[in-house]
Amino acid sequence: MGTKVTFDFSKAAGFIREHEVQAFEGIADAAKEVLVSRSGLGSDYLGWIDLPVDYDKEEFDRIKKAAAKIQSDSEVLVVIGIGGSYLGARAAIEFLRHGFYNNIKKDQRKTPEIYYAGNSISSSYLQGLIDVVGDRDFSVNIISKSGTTTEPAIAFRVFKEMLEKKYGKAEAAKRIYATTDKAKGALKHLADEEGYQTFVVPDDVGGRFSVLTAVGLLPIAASGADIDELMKGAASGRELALNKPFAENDAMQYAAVRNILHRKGKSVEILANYEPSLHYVSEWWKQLYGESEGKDQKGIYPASVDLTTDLHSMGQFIQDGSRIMFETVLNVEKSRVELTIGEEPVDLDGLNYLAGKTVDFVNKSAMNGTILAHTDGNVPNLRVDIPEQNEYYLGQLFYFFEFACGISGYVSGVNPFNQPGVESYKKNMFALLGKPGYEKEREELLKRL
Ligand SMILES: O=P(O)(O)OC[C@H]1O[C@H](O)[C@H](O)[C@@H](O)[C@@H]1O
Repeated sequence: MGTKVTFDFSKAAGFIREHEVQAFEGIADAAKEVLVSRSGLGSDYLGWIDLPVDYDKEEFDRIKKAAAKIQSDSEVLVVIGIGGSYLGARAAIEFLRHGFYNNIKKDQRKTPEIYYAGNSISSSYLQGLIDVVGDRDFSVNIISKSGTTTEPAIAFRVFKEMLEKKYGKAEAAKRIYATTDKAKGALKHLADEEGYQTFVVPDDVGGRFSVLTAVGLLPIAASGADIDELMKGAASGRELALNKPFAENDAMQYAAVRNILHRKGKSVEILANYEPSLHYVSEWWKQLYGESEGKDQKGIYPASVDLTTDLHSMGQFIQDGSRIMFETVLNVEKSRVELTIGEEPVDLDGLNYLAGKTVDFVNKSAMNGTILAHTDGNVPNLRVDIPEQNEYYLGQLFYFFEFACGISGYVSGVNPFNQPGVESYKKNMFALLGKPGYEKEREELLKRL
């Protein structure tokens, strides 16, 4: 087992020659220089670079206190947010906590059930969650950097009303935690007006880079995970990313290799995991890379699969369909649990040859076999090795991907820190909803529907 998150592209040797990576050193170093000297596009949003060592300690303490209060007075925590105000917390909680976190008995878990809202506009989802909360004690963490995003704003109206009906306005206000801009936006104004405890999304940290701010930290702490260790891990990831030379710099090597493959015509990157608890790490990663690189008609399309599950569905395409992709496998080296396969007196299912072996041995064999099969099917396979599923390595992993993303975005000549493309659907939605100020657009759109 390794002692850090490590990038390994040795199995892609048939697709990338050693000198190609060496040749990329200058390009990657130049991109790093632009990033760390804060001289490139989007440099107002680089607060995440130093976040693991330079964060608001007083607020960090308040986060822990708020988490403890939620744990003591709530059976359920509803976390409301979308995109960067949602995926990091969920990725961390699922990665770190019990696989059936919400279903295990409260006396074993000692922390609230956690559900997510405001990540769609589905009325059945909202009603379903209202039913699940039922008449139990609950709290709400509303998270929105802008404070104006439609999905979380609607969900918040619903759960705010539910809280106020149950507890009265004053007590409800003590159960609402608002994570938003320090000064502006509708949510900040509402929070000040109603007296909610607030936490800050720093101006210079964009949503998809915000998991190590209160955005991620409050729900993660409420789940019982250790946020000190998470920050320590991220700080170690930062050290490695900032100080290791290119040849030993995992994040820079990953950025380089994916760009080399892109330039050879691989326009899709599939992030694959072999642990269901990593599903939301992939969702977080897709937003990180998709919003950062997919612009100006450029970028690698970030996709993901959960394996071995999807080997029985998407596996066909990866092995044998259009050769447009490479694959990056998230490999958890040491499984959290060892389960041994038993021996049957009569070997009807033919599995006795595995008796005494662990389920994880079978999983790793599936992984190693698949890496080679996909490689033989002309899908370059890269690997990110994660020693164990704990807070420290997750912090490192977050930083690894964030740093590589900044480098990679600059290498491909885009501003990795804006997302102008997401406004188009919003404009149309507001026009169709009849939002004041959108009258002309509304007329035009109605003609087209
Ligand atoms: O935190 P918020 O301002 O509510 O934004 C939530 C998300 O929605 C936006 O539309 C952006 O595309 C995302 O980058 C952002 O993370």
